Amino acid sequence: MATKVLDGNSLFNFVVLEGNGVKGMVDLGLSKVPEQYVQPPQERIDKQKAASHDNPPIDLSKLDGPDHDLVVEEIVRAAKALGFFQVVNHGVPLKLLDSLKDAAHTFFGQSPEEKKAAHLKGPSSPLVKYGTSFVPEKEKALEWKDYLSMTYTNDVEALQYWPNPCKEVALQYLKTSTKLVKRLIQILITELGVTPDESKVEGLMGLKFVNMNFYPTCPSPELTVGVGRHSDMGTITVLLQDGIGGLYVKLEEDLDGNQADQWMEIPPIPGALVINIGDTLQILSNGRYRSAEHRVCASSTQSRVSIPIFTIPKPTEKIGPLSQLVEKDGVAHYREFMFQDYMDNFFANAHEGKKSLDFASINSP
Ligand SMILES: O=C(O)CCC(=O)C(=O)O
Ligand SMILES: [Fe+2]
Repeated sequence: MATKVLDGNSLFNFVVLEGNGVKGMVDLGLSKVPEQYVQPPQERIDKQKAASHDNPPIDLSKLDGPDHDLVVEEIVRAAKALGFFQVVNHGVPLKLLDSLKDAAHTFFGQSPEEKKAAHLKGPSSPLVKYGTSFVPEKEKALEWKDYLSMTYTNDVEALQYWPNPCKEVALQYLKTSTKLVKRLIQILITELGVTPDESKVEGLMGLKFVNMNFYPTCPSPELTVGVGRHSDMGTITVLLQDGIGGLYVKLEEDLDGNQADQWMEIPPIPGALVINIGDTLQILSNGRYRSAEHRVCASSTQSRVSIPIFTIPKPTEKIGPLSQLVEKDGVAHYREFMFQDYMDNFFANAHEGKKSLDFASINSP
């Protein structure tokens, strides 16, 4: 039935333009993945080939004790090697993590009309976006994901314009994680041998979004992607995933610096948050830190939710490699640009691994 109602353009209209999302399509009853969602073989996720990322989560409470230096070392090592790590004792209350996952299920469980009503609310610029896939108009195959994106301006507007089922918990999540994000940025800059000045750190944390991702059950997840290969554009992403699994990160080099190209699953750890280095930190560090290429596979049995907070620079912030590092390296691997331009380019293209960085890369001979 679903395939009869939804073929060709009518599927795109129903899912994307009319705002029913992947969830609306799955709710019609779907036994087969529609062809618009079938990825080319090289983009499909082979779970059997992925390794598991068994590194224990980093205990951030130890930053305040005798093991401070060891913990800093662990953070820096992870930011250089994989660009991904998990943290516990992060300062975000554990009960809040459960409430956030519940709120995401409540939001996406609403009728399409209710979800659409959340869209584009705000005083002047839109603070809330409800959508599906990433840039559907540009994608060869669509992503098996619906999302809600909430931009933070201030508390009053968040409580006024963010959707009811999520606004309070999302705001608390944002507030309780800000200290964590700031501390990580300060550590990562300091470890580059540069004293982080307050205005620089504030500039790198100028804008924040809380997103809620919903990956409905998929009849054949091995043919689709929940999110295609990409790195996040900002400074740091804090990500809450539920217990279902399906988040994969690419390890580009092994410990000996050889090309590895191995995908690793980031296993769900109850109470932990995933930290993900964005393109901005790779650029700022002149390539010392690595933004993580990652992707998501949906599940055939359960809907998955994840709740990232993207901390990105102020749109007017000038971003480029830190001058002290360029001096030391004798070469800048990235040019300087205004972050708004990086963001516009990021959202103008479908996910394609770390291609987003080409916008800033200087290809030295
Ligand atoms: O769902 C996830 O675990 C990751 C989502 C993600 O990569 C993103 O929203 O940028
Ligand atoms: Fe991401």
